[in-house]
Amino acid sequence: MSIDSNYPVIERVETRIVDLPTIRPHRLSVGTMQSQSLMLLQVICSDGVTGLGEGTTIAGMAYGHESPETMKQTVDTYLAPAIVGKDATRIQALMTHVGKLVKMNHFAKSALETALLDAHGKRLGVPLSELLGGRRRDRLPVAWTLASGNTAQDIDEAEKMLALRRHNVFKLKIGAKAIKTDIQHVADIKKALGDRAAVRVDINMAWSETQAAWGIPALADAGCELVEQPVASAAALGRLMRRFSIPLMADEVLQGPESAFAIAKESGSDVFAVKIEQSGGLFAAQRVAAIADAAGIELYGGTMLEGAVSTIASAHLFASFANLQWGTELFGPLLITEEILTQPLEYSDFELTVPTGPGLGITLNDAQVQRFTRPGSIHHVTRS
Ligand SMILES: O=C(O)C[C@H]1C=CC(=O)O1
Ligand SMILES: [Mn+2]
Repeated sequence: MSIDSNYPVIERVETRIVDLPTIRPHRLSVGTMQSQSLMLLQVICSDGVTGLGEGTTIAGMAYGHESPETMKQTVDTYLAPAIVGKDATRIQALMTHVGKLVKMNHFAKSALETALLDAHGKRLGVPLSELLGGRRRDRLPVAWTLASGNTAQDIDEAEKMLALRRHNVFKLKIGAKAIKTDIQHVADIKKALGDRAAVRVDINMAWSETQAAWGIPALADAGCELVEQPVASAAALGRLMRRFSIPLMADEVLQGPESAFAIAKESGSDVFAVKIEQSGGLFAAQRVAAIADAAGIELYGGTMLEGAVSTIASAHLFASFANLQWGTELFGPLLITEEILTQPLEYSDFELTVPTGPGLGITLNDAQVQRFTRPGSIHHVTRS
């Protein structure tokens, strides 16, 4: 795979599951998250460089096709054996290779690609953003999700975030309750926060098209500025987009570049929520963004409520985007009570600072990772 016979090879891939407590239950229309489980992956290379990756989702298998357990199984059984012994510097070629062996499983592939990129950035002494074309910004606006399930508690939480100057954009998770109850919830929160904060909603596909046709204008009247994935189908999302002027954002229907192209071409969406895991990795997410730019669709940096590793991988990518009109929601590590890095991420003045060190630019606190590692979950695949 390489013209240089001295290239570093992948010696070993290690996976584990880390179970971490959250600050409160996080309620979405698809389920309630009581804790967060990260599938952490490390690639260890023959030049002594190691890289970190993470696969994370929301509420087990309630959100998508993959869980931390299936991601780990996919890496342990298929992805890791396919890459050990190979040139660690040929990341795109490696991902093409595993793409032929393993269909879909985007989250597992994203974890692997992140680790390879982290290692290569460290090897070259450059931040991961430079491997993605170079950063255009060093700080990213970060929205916070209000999802306690209680209006008064959500207002209280938003006030605290405003006072701390940590977030002034709030995404409300709705769709689990009756539409009228949800609209009232949004209206009450917007009324309490006024012009001090922006309010958006994510329905996580819970509404039918007729419910959405009623709910979307009511949300606009309540002062909501952006409506994420109100319905399941891309075609219905496109029809609703053409009917109402309030911007609609695609999330779950975006499963990588092919779906992004189909949506851009056939149905449409005002905004794409780009997620590295859902896209199938950082390069795939970059292609999703390029399709959006070409189609005049605006961009938002989404999250799967990931821990620090995948959050910072996303941050490096979003820092390189030509357009990021709606900011990001890279707050996942703040939903977790435990710090797993030696140096916490820097959130201040409503923004996250993108690290400047080589690779991801973060270091795991090994003792903390060990403390929360699920017993029996560590697995190694080593070059024979
Ligand atoms: O966008 C989603 O559906 C997933 C996620 C992002 C923020 C949050 O609270 O949940
Ligand atoms: Mn969403």
